[in-house]
Amino acid sequence: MIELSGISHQFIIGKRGKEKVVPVLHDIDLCVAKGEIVAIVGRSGSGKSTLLNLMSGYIRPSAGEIKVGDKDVTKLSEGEWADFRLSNYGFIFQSFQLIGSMTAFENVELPLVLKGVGVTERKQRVLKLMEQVGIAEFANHYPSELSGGQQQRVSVARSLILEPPIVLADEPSGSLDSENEKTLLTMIRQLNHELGITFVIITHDEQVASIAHRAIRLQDGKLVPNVKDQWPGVHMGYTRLGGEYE
Ligand SMILES: Nc1ncnc2c1ncn2[C@@H]1O[C@H](COP(=O)(O)OP(=O)(O)OP(=O)(O)O)[C@@H](O)[C@H]1O
Repeated sequence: MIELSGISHQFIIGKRGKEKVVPVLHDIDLCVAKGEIVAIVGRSGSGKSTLLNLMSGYIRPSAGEIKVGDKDVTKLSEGEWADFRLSNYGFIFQSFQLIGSMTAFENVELPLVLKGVGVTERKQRVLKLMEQVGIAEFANHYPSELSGGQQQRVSVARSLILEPPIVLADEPSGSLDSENEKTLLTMIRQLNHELGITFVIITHDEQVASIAHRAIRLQDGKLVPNVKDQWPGVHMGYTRLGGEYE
């Protein structure tokens, strides 16, 4: 589903003429299978967000290739990436990233507006999904009028409204208390199980990693092979053999 081959990335920072090269990712080979939940774990600064930004085209790799489905997306232009993201990816962020001047309904509706879906269909789809994630009663509330858990459910609904095959999540429960985290993780498992949505989740949290089929550890910009399982119940590994997650 998502295939990274020989991906390396370096940032160039500093003033013109005094630029400094900051190597972040080194020769990453990674395959995320359709229907898989993969957790990316690693210390702060190990390159997790950079990896997610590469998968979603917000940054371009310095070297290597990225395929999503059968499509080589490595060299898409910014406009092509924007269209590709809209059809293929949903996003969930730690900070929810809801638009404060829009109601919960309007936030969930926004991707449909961008896609050009008509108003009647939009209303039906948004209300149905908001009901499914248990936030229909807050449709007319603004984000500032909702709790963290409710805001995250709005953001989950927004990520799913275009029925993407892949959801990328960056510390999705990082701002939630343990009860709301549990609700979110159950929802992710259900969406994966019932709709076959593929999830790539960045996390520091053992609880979150434990719902993944596989956890991948990044260390200093490299994938760590054959790591010993440090978190009981979390299956570490980065290859997939014979239909089994290894
Ligand atoms: N736009 C950028 N320009 C320059 N350096 C960057 C940029 N984005 C990230 N970096 C550097 O790349 C390295 C990896 O950052 P990244 O955000 O991918 O790490 P992370 O594992 O997601 O960290 P965290 O868990 O703290 O979010 C860091 O050293 C960071 O300073």
